[in-house]
Amino acid sequence: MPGTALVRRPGPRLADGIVTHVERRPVDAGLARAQHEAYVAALRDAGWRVRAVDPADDCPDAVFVEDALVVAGDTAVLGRSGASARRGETAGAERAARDLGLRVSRIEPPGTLDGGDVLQVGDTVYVGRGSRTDEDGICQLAGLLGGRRVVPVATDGALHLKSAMTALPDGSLIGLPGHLDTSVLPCLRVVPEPSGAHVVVLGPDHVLMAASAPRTAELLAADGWRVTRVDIGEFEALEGCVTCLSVLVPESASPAGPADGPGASTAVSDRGSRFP
Ligand SMILES: CN(C)C(=N)NCCC[C@H](N)C(=O)O
Repeated sequence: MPGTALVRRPGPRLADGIVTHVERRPVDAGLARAQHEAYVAALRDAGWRVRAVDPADDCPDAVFVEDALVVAGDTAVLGRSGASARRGETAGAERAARDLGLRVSRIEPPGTLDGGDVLQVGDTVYVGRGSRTDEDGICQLAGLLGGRRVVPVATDGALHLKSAMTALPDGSLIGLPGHLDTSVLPCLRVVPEPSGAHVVVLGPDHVLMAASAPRTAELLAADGWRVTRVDIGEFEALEGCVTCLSVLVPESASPAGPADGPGASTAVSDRGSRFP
């Protein structure tokens, strides 16, 4: 069992979610629910125990639960979004973190931070500085995660850092450099399509990607990674991606995590993995 995946079901106001860099298009609520269930099934199939975070039905974007909290080791840091409409999402996230026995801290005003701007790679924590996360939020996070190397990365024209880059299980970065200050990054493998920038690390050699990135999936599979693909088109219409829909809490991080749950599939890789 790799650990617990926190997810939040799409709420009744999903279609009113914020769009910033794409044109609004109608969202099919039924299809979104079905896509979310398939996403959750992919997490379960990879061995993750799935826990639902309490709904925040007044907040259309609450399904993008990654933005409400960052989990690092046994600490959960509740975000404070640069989008004020999203600030009601943290109460349920706090309850879920406490249920897992995590130590809870929070970003205090006037700082802002969305979890989508936080990419943890081994001991390094890359934090996007942009419309949702500011310098104060980054400094507060650095203080709360004392000991980790925090690297601020300026973003421009990307909603979040993880809209533009994520990391494979071996810690190598993949994404699209156009919206990032790449001068502070080690090499970034450029992907052939925008949603190819997004992977969720499900296991030591296993990643989850959107169905909208077939060419990137093919390249990664050719390199020996196991790739599971899910269609999340209704969430992509709201500028979401695979990372936004969950917070993965490795088993070692959550002392109160129960031992039951679906059977684990823990494929072992001979790669130098930084998977926790
Ligand atoms: C890495 N990404 C993209 C995220 N973590 N979150 C996406 C949030 C989308 C939402 N409509 C919004 O604008 O807030």
